[in-house]
Amino acid sequence: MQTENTVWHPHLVTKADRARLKKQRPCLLWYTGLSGSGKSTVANAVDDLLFERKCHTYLLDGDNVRHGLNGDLGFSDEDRIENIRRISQVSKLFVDAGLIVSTAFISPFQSDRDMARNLLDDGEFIEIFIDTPIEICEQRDPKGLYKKARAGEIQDFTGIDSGYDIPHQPEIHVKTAEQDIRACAEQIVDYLITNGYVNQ
Ligand SMILES: Nc1ncnc2c1ncn2[C@@H]1O[C@H](COP(=O)(O)OS(=O)(=O)O)[C@@H](OP(=O)(O)O)[C@H]1O
Ligand SMILES: Nc1ncnc2c1ncn2[C@@H]1O[C@H](COP(=O)(O)OP(=O)(O)O)[C@@H](O)[C@H]1O
Repeated sequence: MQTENTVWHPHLVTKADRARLKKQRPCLLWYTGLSGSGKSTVANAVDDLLFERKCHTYLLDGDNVRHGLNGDLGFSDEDRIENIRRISQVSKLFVDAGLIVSTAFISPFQSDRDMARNLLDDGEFIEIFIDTPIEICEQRDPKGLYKKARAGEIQDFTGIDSGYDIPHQPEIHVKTAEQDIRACAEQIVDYLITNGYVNQ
């Protein structure tokens, strides 16, 4: 989508300039997984480890963004697509600002995750599959939402009566049922160090 009669204005200070100043390689850590899989928990733990390493980061989290920017959207397929479209565009701006950005949204459709990937330059989009069996998510049920969905009090609930596409080829595959929160976070930070996004 492009608005008529507007012209893109090039900036004097570029993304590369901002990255050099911050001594890091800007990127987007795109967490995806079921409700209760551990997206927010792991993303927060990674953000904390990166902050300790003096990285410049920003975390966009599902529930929080739905309180503000996307407060007008629900959970139909169309609204989820629009949710991810807006988040992708906002994330692109934050990456352009030189930050290591994390997004923690269910983002159930592969086509939308691919759309977000294609907005960014090569190597900037890191898809992180928070892979937790639905039985475990349901046992955890940190917000009591599975209980409500099973009771028919919430419609279109991901994994119950709304779909989730398993990521095809995520850069990072995290199994939260097999390792603790700290180990999950370290797995991701190790990837960022090994691949030159942050310094050793
Ligand atoms: N119907 C239904 N399905 C799934 N999730 C629901 C629903 N209703 C409310 N919630 C709460 O909203 C959070 C998911 O929002 P997202 O923006 O991440 O969803 S999506 O990416 O647009 O699919 C999700 O947060 P997380 O549990 O952190 O994933 C829930 O707390
Ligand atoms: N290894 C783990 N990684 C992430 N979360 C875990 C792990 N083990 C247990 N949990 C718990 O699972 C729940 C995940 O909730 P949350 O992070 O809100 O998930 P999501 O953001 O995907 O909905 C939290 O209560 C967290 O403490």
